[in-house]
Amino acid sequence: MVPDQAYDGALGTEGGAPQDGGTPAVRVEGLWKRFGQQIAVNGIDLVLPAGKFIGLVGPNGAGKTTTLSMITGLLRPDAGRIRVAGHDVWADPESVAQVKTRIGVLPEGLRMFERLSGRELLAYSGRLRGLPGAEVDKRATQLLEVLDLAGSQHKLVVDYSTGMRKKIGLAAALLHNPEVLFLDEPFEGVDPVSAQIIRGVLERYTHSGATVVFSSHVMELVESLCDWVAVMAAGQIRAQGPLERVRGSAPSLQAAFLELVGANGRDSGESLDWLGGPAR
Ligand SMILES: Nc1ncnc2c1ncn2[C@@H]1O[C@H](COP(=O)(O)OP(=O)(O)OP(=O)(O)O)[C@@H](O)[C@H]1O
Repeated sequence: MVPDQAYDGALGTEGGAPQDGGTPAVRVEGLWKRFGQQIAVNGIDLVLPAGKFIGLVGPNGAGKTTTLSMITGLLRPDAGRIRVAGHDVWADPESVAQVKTRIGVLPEGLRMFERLSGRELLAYSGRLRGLPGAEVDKRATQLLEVLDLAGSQHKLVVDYSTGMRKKIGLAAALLHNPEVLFLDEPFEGVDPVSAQIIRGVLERYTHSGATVVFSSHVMELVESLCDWVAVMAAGQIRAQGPLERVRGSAPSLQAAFLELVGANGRDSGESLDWLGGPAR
């Protein structure tokens, strides 16, 4: 287990590139967000290198969605600075728009235009991104085929299953070939065959130099997919760095995670001595 900042290269030198070279995909400094009395994100620093498959993990309520929303220009921070591919996200309204052209987002809750068919949703997303119609058509056809949605392309999104919604959301996020892709729980509700296809698509995408940042609760998935991990708990970053360094000497990422978030030794149901006994 490696605590936060143990990876010396992560934050790099002042204002410069990280020690492994190049502009990071995401650089976050002193990021804060509170909702009333609840501090959701408690002054975090985060550096996510470009070209990596990155997992953002943490227990329920850790602050992952709030952090991703601020990084992707959906939620204004109370304090702090965020740069995506070197561009300051919140410097001015124009910079938010600039950053949005470089990123793809599969948001939590899959807010989409549900009265469009899958095909129409992709056409709309592509045109919104300024792609020519013929190119949008070509890419949409390929994505629908690869993601096994061709047969449902004319069905309304409102009638899609959870897994199908994830897949069409992913297709919409990928259509303009963004530099950085942010995915909130992309594999939730997705069947194993589709999960394998999504993995393939994302691996191909990162091998071409692009960056994937995704949040997940499934440690085995993060361990098998990611080469870089950030662990969040109670609004703070508990560890960040290459997967092997965050895992350290623990037998698995799951074991390292439980240690990092302080879940070891917590009552895991022993106090529920009435549960499973004779009904009363
Ligand atoms: N709009 C909001 N209004 C009030 N509180 C909020 C709001 N959004 C998030 N919070 C609070 O901020 C904290 C962090 O929430 P967040 O959704 O970022 O966590 P998370 O790590 O994504 O959790 P999960 O894994 O359960 O999705 C929680 O305590 C949550 O209740």
